[in-house]
Amino acid sequence: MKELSVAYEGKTALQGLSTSLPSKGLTALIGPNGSGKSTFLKTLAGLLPYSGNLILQGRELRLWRRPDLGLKVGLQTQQATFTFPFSVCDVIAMGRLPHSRSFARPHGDDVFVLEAARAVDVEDLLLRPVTALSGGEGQRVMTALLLAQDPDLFLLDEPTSALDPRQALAILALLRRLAGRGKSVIAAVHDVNHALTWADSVMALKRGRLLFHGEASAVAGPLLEEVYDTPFEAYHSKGGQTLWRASSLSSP
Ligand SMILES: Nc1ncnc2c1ncn2[C@@H]1O[C@H](COP(=O)(O)OP(=O)(O)OP(=O)(O)O)[C@@H](O)[C@H]1O
Repeated sequence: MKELSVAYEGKTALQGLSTSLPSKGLTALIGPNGSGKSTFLKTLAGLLPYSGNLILQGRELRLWRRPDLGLKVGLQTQQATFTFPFSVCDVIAMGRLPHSRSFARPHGDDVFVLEAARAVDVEDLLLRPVTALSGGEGQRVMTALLLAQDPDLFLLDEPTSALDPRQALAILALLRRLAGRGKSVIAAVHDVNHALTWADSVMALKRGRLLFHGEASAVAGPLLEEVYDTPFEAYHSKGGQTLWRASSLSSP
């Protein structure tokens, strides 16, 4: 991407982003509230008009036909809000729509749906209406929909925000496996230690600008302090890995 900028009704949300995203691997997208993470992911998914250049697989993103883009890029948005009581099975199967020429579900798609449901631990919920799920269950169903879509570029906006610690780690491990299978995965996360532990690279946004894009191993306290405008202190995991926590500007 080169000089990528996005504005909402004239108000800039992303400004002059220039970088290259890897064709495979897990990238964590970090930044304070309002820094532009969701805007960036929606733009990559082709949902927002932009200025500058955004090249996907050799072609400017705005020139892609939507049905073709659906095979290449998938987005899990920040909130799973279900209005209609479709079954979990039917919602996950919606991920297969870009692969189909009609609304009829091809027979072989059941395998994708079942595998996706198993991968996020919702196979026991397949017949449940999505309007009758907990927040974390609903979030995992939306991850399953993305898995069923099976795009080249997976975009996930805070996919673990509603999950308990065990489920969150399971989803992070799943994203790593996708990256290991040659997919490009970009996930916005607020837990910087999740970013540093699980991702290959980190992109940090601040006020709509790209502050950093590099290897996760290069991220340390001073950068985090610059990104979040708050002090960070280091601590160590049992395995000896350096982790970071925001330390209060004033003690409790
Ligand atoms: N639909 C919209 N219309 C107008 N302004 C918007 C819209 N969506 C987002 N914004 C603004 O664009 C900026 C970036 O918002 P965005 O949602 O991308 O941030 P974010 O980094 O994802 O934040 P968070 O961590 O809180 O989810 C913010 O100033 C926000 O108020």
